[in-house]
Amino acid sequence: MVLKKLTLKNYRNLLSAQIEPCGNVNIIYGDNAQGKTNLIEAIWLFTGNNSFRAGKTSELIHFEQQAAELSILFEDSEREQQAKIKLGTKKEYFLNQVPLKKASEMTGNFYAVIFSPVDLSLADGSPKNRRKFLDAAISQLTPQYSGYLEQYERVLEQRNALLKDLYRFPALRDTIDIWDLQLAKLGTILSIYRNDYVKKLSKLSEKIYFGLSSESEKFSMCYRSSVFDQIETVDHYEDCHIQAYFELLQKNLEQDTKYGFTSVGIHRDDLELMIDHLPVRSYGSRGQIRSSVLALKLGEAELLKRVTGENPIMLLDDVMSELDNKRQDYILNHVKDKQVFITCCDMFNTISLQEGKVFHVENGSILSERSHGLAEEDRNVSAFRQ
Ligand SMILES: Nc1ncnc2c1ncn2[C@@H]1O[C@H](COP(=O)(O)OP(=O)(O)OP(=O)(O)O)[C@@H](O)[C@H]1O
Repeated sequence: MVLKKLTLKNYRNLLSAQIEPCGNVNIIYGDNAQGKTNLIEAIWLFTGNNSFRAGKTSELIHFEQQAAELSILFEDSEREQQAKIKLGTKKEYFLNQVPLKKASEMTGNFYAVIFSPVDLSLADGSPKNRRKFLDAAISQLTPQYSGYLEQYERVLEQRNALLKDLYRFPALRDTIDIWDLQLAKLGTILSIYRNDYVKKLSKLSEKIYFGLSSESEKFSMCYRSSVFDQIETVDHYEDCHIQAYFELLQKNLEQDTKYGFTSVGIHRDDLELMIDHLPVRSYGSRGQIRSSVLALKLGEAELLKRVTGENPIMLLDDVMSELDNKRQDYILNHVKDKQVFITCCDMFNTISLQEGKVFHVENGSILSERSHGLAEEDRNVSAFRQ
């Protein structure tokens, strides 16, 4: 998959910007707070996912404007397509000029994998971040997954509301079974998808981490279910799994009623990440945390390629800091078969790249665009810094 053109109007501090990236490495460089991440974030929105940092749509529109417009021209292995996003009082998506009902309809059309500094919380933050990662990654691969997840979240909300009422109206007790059965069915399906995904991802990410650490550290991951110890594959779930899930919900009902929320289920599961058998969350150095997240993201990209046949676009925001030279080189080598966007403040980090396009961002404007190899003066600057 290749992004051929991106046009932005009133997007954050990028009032009017257009780039025509190359099919391999695109470097977006500039000082802090100039608009580099904003550019990456704009591309990411075309995957149908929410921004990795904005809470509200209004945050994405330039402070002094009422609406923003983003358009792309991209090419997959079959054809060239256009997509547009209009941001205003609502968010509107268009694919080849046809309006889409919701953002998730973009999923499966435009594939990208993002690494941004906020993703570091994937390794050392709360389980919620890791569940969010799994949900977004599986949804890109299997669009029906997000449908099941939406249903699960709706049912969970209803059950939690009912738990609060149960305290005052015990006669409502019987109605909880209806919600529990639905939660058990949807939760079982989602657990199986997540288990299956983690099994496939772990093989790829473990290998990537091994290479990233110059074969000196062993990375591993494991899906920790709050309900099941182990489920084999998507094709192998049976009524007994739904029954076990249902029984656990019922077993915890008294406690759940007391606290007003559902204490077991896929919304409490976790993805455990380990280096040399020690949890990254508790023992990882900053470089190891960054490397673990990168191994997950590069693994995600590899899996997407294997399943869909399309190479996802890699969006790497401030990826090089805190990594030693060997790890930086490994990353650059690992992504060179894909279209990549790398933001950095300093050209030094990307010096081992032999070809690509370089965009200089300053104060919300793209100042220059150069192609075919880093210019001689950039190499000299780097040599001087060394
Ligand atoms: N809605 C908005 N309207 C106008 N400017 C905005 C808006 N949202 C963010 N900005 C501005 O965009 C700038 C940040 O841009 P961005 O996060 O892309 O920086 P960056 O170049 O990636 O910097 P760094 O290297 O520090 O990560 C900030 O100055 C911020 O005030």
